Amino acid sequence: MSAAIEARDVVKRYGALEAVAGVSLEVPAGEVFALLGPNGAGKTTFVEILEGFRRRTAGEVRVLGTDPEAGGLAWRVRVGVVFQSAGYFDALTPRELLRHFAGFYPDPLDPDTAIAMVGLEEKRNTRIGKLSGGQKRRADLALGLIGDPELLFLDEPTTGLDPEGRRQAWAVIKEFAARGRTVLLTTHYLDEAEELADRVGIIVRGRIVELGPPHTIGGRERELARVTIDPPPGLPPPPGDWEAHADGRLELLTPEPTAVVVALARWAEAQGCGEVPGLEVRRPTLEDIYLRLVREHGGNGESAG
Ligand SMILES: Nc1ncnc2c1ncn2[C@@H]1O[C@H](COP(=O)(O)OP(=O)(O)OP(=O)(O)O)[C@@H](O)[C@H]1O
Repeated sequence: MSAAIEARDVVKRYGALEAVAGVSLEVPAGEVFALLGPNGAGKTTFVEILEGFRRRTAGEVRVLGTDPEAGGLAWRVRVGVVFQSAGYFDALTPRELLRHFAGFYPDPLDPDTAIAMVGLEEKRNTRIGKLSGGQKRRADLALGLIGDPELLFLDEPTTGLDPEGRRQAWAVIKEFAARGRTVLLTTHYLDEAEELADRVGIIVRGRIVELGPPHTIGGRERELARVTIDPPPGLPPPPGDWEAHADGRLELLTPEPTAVVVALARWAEAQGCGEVPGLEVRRPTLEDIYLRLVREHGGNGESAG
């Protein structure tokens, strides 16, 4: 089957500002893809081009095999969208809203099922205008799912949700993906990208500067691991090239943390100290890699002007 999303050399200019500066991307059906990038990098613009809500200046796009600019109703019902901030239909209740929208789709979810999926049962008969920000966000997610789409676009789906709400939204997205559906999401939460995405793309100044699975992106898996310990009281430092920090902790950078930990365990046993106090092994996080890449590409803000 062809890719769910195919974009080639997509450009979007707003006057002199090139918000999307030649993005090519292929997302196969069944993949969860996360777009990361600083504020103003062009994520929403690019996603709205894929959704058919903005016209591109140049480039080729196919979403579920159709150019979104020409996508009719038969195409639109196959695509679900959760906007960055919906803020509409305040006078309706979630149940009324979902019932209303369910009517547009050939094979929708049951509105009460969608409400339960996002954990909004208690508020299903409360006007949306009276919901909290996080509850509205849950209603937005339910609205994106109501048509049981093949492809779901999520623009910052969990912004404003409490930790429990985020976990619940993640579970809903995972469950959706587990049925072989495709997801493209934007997020500022690196843990969210790591938790959900098969691949992430980092977009800076309108360009994708790095693309790959979250655990290998930017050479992450090849970067040195950091082993830290509290020096066991009354003992000499363990063998190895440990560096002492001001707070007394010892740190070692290594490409082979397993070997370091094994040597440390042998040493501790020989010294009769048992557990090594405060032992931690830390790999660079996705956030470390992301921040480095954004810095390298000079992207602490706006797209190329
Ligand atoms: N309708 C518009 N007219 C003019 N400029 C726009 C328009 N929409 C977006 N821009 C500009 O295009 C650039 C990219 O904006 P976009 O909303 O796509 O970024 P983003 O990556 O989604 O940012 P954020 O993380 O803050 O949501 C920004 O510089 C923004 O000011």
